[in-house]
Amino acid sequence: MKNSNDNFLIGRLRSLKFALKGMLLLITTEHSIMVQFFIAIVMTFVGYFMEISSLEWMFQWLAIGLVLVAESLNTAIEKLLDFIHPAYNKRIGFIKDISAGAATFAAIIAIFIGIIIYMPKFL
Ligand SMILES: Nc1ncnc2c1ncn2[C@@H]1O[C@H](COP(=O)(O)OP(=O)(O)OP(=O)(O)O)[C@@H](O)[C@H]1O
Repeated sequence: MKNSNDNFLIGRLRSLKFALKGMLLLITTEHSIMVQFFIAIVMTFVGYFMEISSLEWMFQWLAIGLVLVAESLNTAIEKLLDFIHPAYNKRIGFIKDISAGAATFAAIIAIFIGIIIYMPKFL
């Protein structure tokens, strides 16, 4: 018997499968994501060995998430632009620049969070 709840659940599970595939693609094929992912792993070890507090862990994970999400979306925008307009174009360049700028905002905020968490531990 067809159950609308089953359809909803199957649909959600299928979307999750594609989304996880997308995450794996980002981590295994995109250099900028590889670098950010490596930094996230290193910072997780650093947080563990420096015994940061629960609150500090929350901010660290938020910072890591912010950077990975921003960098991933920037990558998606770059790919989309390269697909729809491979040739040089000033407006494409502008959109790519501001997209990269968004990722840089995230990276700068993450650096500030890192400084606030770790600097007092070395003073
Ligand atoms: N089609 C284009 N037209 C105009 N300018 C472009 C174009 N493609 C890239 N640029 C310029 O080059 C910069 C880098 O673009 P690119 O797509 O290579 O991003 P990237 O961050 O270097 O890529 P990757 O993540 O692959 O290292 C853009 O921010 C933009 O200023």
